[in-house]
Amino acid sequence: MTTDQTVIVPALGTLPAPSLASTLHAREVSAWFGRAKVLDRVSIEMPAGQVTALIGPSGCGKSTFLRILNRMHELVPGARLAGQVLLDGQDVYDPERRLTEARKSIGMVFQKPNPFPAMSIRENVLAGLKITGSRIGKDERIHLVEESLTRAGLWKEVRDRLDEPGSALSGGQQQRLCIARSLAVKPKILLMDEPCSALDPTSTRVVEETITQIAQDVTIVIVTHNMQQAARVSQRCAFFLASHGTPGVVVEQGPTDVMFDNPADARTADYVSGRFG
Ligand SMILES: Nc1ncnc2c1ncn2[C@@H]1O[C@H](COP(=O)(O)OP(=O)(O)OP(=O)(O)O)[C@@H](O)[C@H]1O
Repeated sequence: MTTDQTVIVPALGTLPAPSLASTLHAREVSAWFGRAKVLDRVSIEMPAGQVTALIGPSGCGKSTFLRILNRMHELVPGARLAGQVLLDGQDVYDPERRLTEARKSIGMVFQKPNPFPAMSIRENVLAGLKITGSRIGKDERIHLVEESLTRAGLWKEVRDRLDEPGSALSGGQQQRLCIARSLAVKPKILLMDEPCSALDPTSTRVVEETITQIAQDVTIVIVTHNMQQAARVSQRCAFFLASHGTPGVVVEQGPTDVMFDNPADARTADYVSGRFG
């Protein structure tokens, strides 16, 4: 896990909100595992076409919050939640909406690259279509593979080896393959849970460039322990904290440059400058 918390790079300017991207809004979200409450009334607006970084010390509920956004939390036995998650104003947890609909609209990239090892690069990119039940023709598939790999910044490196197994790629390439796999189902939102923590600095930079590129038409929410990374890739930040066995809360949120250069709360200042956490 990256612990470098020296802030030297200013946040990128706010990107314009493009038409394809969507806004995600968490309202008063609380979460429990069994009887243990781990999040308390977290409200965060994640604007269209921007990168929102979730930061905070280990165990304060960032990953749990992220998994609530695409309905993965409910898969854990004994897990509960309260509050609302709105995708462009529509409740993601509306009983009328199918679970696959939420998963299709809200993709996820995990800490450790997880391509399907027995599948080729091409099959990996298309794998999400099967899971979401989407059917497309051969020409569309060819186009989608190229488009998704291009958006993930991987096309030039793999265009001549699409039939090789995904596991033959480097760690950084595998993570970009996973990003391509998520993009192939045309999500409105992409959730990323420490997507670079298993990567070397060079691969990390390439994935960060990819994040900046795709954020122009996909809204991104990223959990990161790397404060430099939060400053480099995000336009907004939310700082989570759980003190002395209490559930995680959001102490402060706002534009990344304000959170890093002029935070309102002393605890935010201490965390982003590496004085604790
Ligand atoms: N499946 C689970 N069952 C029970 N408790 C869990 C489970 N997953 C997480 N927790 C607990 O919920 C709290 C929040 O965990 P979570 O992983 O969301 O925090 P985090 O901020 O993402 O931590 P890290 O930065 O270390 O990944 C912790 O106290 C953790 O022990």
